[in-house]
Amino acid sequence: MRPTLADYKHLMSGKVRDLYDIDEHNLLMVASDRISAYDHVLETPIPDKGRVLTAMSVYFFSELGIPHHLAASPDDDRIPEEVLGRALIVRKLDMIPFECVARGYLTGSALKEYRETGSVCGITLPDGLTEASKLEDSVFTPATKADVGDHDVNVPFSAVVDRLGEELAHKVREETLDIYLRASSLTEARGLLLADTKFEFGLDAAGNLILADEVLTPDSSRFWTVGDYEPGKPQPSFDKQFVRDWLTSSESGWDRASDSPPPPLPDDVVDATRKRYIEAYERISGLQFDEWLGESA
Ligand SMILES: Nc1ncnc(-c2cnn(Cc3cccc(F)c3)c2)c1Cl
Repeated sequence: MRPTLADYKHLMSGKVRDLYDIDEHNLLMVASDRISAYDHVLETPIPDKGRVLTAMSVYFFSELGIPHHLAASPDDDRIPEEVLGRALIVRKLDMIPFECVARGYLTGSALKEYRETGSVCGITLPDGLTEASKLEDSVFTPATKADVGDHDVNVPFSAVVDRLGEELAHKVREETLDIYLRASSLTEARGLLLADTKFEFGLDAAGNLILADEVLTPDSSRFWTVGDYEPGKPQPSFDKQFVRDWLTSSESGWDRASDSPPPPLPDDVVDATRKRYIEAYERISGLQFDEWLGESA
């Protein structure tokens, strides 16, 4: 008989995820079907999004072959039925207080900073780069975690050194870039460009660096389609573009510049987005999503 979520103490909520306390050494990390766009968490869920992104993290944790925080099988008896397939038991770590971002392409906050300063996180980049330019060498662009609703703040590597010390700061940067390079060559071979990704690390009781949180999901990464890649303009998001296009179309009646919440999504946009998440998982992992745990929505 599985426990229910009510048996666990709720610790915190992210925009689309929740964290519960299981016992002295373990947490339950739950991914919801919520989706965010334009800094709003939409009222319309994407069925199976939580299960697909959980399956993606599990795939990469097993594929990358580096120490990670999964503490039990995804079907462990301690996982409540209602979240089976979209929840993982992870061991409690002393989390490193930085978003460890690796970028192979210039976009988002890094592009904004580059246009203002010619650099990102104190790293001077070549002149003449533009939206979605491929970077000659991928870069580590750490950020301090923002409160819910705020954007992360990019910081120079020296801030990581000041907080973690030289040795650990260098190890975090090295691990971040190594995982990014290995993951991006894996995904590119399957037709998807990993433009950038965000990792979180923690330390275990012995002081070992452990890969934590979610890894290489469309919520922690930007995925573009290799065939459509064309620098000089914003690239379509592999998973969120249908949602973004509809929300900014006249059909939605929504004004992005206003503070009003986005309207509910039409069924066809929800279904097309669900299919994109499943496609991303199946193309990257080579596995069938209908063989993943839990009940399809
Ligand atoms: N293994 C760990 N040990 C200690 N803390 C964490 C931890 C804390 N915060 N987060 C981010 C987050 C993940 C999901 C749902 C949220 F609400 C927030 C992760 C982890 Cl993963």
